[in-house]
Amino acid sequence: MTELTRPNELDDLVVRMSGVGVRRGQNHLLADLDWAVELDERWVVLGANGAGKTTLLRLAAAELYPTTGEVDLLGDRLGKVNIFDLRPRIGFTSAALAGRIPGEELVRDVVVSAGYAVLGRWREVYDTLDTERAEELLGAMGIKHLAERTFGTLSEGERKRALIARSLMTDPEMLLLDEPAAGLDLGGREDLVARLSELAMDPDAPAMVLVTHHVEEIPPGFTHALLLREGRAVASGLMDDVLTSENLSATFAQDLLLERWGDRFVARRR
Ligand SMILES: Nc1ncnc2c1ncn2[C@@H]1O[C@H](COP(=O)(O)OP(=O)(O)OP(=O)(O)O)[C@@H](O)[C@H]1O
Repeated sequence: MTELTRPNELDDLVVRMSGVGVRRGQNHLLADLDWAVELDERWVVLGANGAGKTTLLRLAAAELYPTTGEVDLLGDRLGKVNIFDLRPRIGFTSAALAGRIPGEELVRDVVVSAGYAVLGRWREVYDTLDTERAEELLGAMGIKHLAERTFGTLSEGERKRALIARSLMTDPEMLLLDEPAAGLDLGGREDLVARLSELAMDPDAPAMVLVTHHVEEIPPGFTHALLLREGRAVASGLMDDVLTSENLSATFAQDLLLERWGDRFVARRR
């Protein structure tokens, strides 16, 4: 490829953080963080409780500003761009969002209302195309048959899948998933991991960042890992380089053995 035809690397960056810190009082939630996510990458962010994972994801979701450093999202600098223009381009699921959805909301409306950035079907009239897209996304997550049910009647695993469908509704350029498998039983976890793996391997899917505590929850197809400890990066880069027993031990402050089983990972204390 010649110099003239080589694409500008920055065009492919969906997240770029440089020298980022987030401080609350004396607490450094994140410190000295440099991180970049490209369009075709699927990242997992691993760390112990309190390591700063959710804080990192909220920065990437334009829900939080850094105390120090710079955050560029989808080519725009946080602090200089209207976050309300930015947010529809970013899909975000978290337990906090699930808690804000009224239990009586129909599942189809939970998904379709994302396009209107509202929770609560009654506030808008949706067109047929949107409804069809919502059903297609519910189908892709294996819960199309639940479209007419109310959100409050779903199991934990079904809710997680409905929320992922919702986060894809606006056709985002980046998908952020905060502990999507938390609280699921073994079958539910395996089912979700398989769905996320399918999504990760779809070349048309958005860039993805998945936060988790457990290597067992890393879906095949994820390409990169960022390991966080006490707000700082222990290691960051390609999954095969970063995900080692040594790095995992440093991340969780104990002697851990990491093993690869086919396209999955397991870890235990030595
Ligand atoms: N507003 C705040 N003021 C002070 N400390 C805070 C504030 N918000 C978060 N923290 C602390 O910052 C640290 C990082 O929090 P964060 O939620 O990002 O961690 P996490 O890695 O997502 O944790 P978990 O895995 O338990 O969800 C925690 O120790 C938390 O108590």
